[in-house]
Amino acid sequence: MVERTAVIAALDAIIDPVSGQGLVAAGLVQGLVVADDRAGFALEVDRSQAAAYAPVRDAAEAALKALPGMARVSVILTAEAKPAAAPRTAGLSKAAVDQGRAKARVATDRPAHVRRVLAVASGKGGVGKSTVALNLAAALAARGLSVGILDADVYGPSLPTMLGISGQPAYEDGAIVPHVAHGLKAMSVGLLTKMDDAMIWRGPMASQAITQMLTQTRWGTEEAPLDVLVVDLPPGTGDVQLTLIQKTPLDGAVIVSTPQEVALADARRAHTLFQRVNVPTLGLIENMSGSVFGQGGAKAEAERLSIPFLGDMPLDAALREGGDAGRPPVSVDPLGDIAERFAVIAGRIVAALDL
Ligand SMILES: Nc1ncnc2c1ncn2[C@@H]1O[C@H](COP(=O)(O)OP(=O)(O)OP(=O)(O)O)[C@@H](O)[C@H]1O
Repeated sequence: MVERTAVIAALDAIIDPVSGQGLVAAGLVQGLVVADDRAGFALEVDRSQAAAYAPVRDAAEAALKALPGMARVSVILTAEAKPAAAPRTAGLSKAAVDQGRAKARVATDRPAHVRRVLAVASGKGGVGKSTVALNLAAALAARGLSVGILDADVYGPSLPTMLGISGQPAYEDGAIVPHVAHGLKAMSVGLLTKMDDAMIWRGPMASQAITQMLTQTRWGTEEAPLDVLVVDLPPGTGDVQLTLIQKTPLDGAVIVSTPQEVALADARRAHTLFQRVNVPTLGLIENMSGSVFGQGGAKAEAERLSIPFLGDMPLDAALREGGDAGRPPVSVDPLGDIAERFAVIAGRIVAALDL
């Protein structure tokens, strides 16, 4: 059991190179969570200084790991835009000073230059939501669309493994430059923190990290906007998911379920959640169809809920192996059965989102 006070003291012993104060005193430590043998927080710095703070982040992580009883530490370096401090001036009028001051960013969760945002959700974990999200993104890209994928699954970010990407993304002109793999622009909370750190995010911190990845990543430009951003949501229908979908400007959602009765009950809850926030559920996808879980359950459920049934995906070793190896089957075997099934689903999504 690690004491919160010990964590704060350790962080305050690290000096912020800019203000010369301890990290806590300098106001850089946000959303600190201390739970049993784990701790995590976001180190919130000005965008232009994100790179310079990487060593500070490492020092903070090392200091917390050195505390007795600490097993896991997770520090995310964020780059919140802050209005520049008023420059020291001699004799300039306030109006003149204000002229030279950076304008505060207007807070919006809508990512710039992104035409549509599509959520992929599941009522419970382990149904293959991330696998479906990635291969669906690849199928949309195969239609000539420019596609991004945001792994918002803070509890188990799997996109880096499934796409074979690693390493913190670069910052350029105050924006996060997404990795590009298999033709997809990709961003994952797993790239901002150490992969093997347990995710201990709680509601506000999780949604803050996701909002930043959503709005501060350069998904598209004015000349070349992103057609669709696929957001792989954390599994479940709890508070974290609700906060997220309330804060994220979603144009539609698809729900992934296995054919099993319990999984379908969870899918129903996911649909209800989207209804509550007026996000259209574009349909249900049955994954691991024909497996021990049965077949056809999702189609019947979609009819009951009066939402479209988008298609089914069999239990297929290529999907699992491709995921483990960073080679999504839709990209590496574009003529195969899996790619064909995802192409049909992608076609339905394109129509529903008017892409
Ligand atoms: N149709 C399929 N056939 C074979 N394996 C699959 C299929 N769909 C998913 N898998 C495998 O099942 C495991 C869980 O899949 P995935 O990580 O996509 O699920 P998830 O619902 O996103 O999980 P979590 O909720 O934990 O994030 C992975 O090993 C994946 O490769």
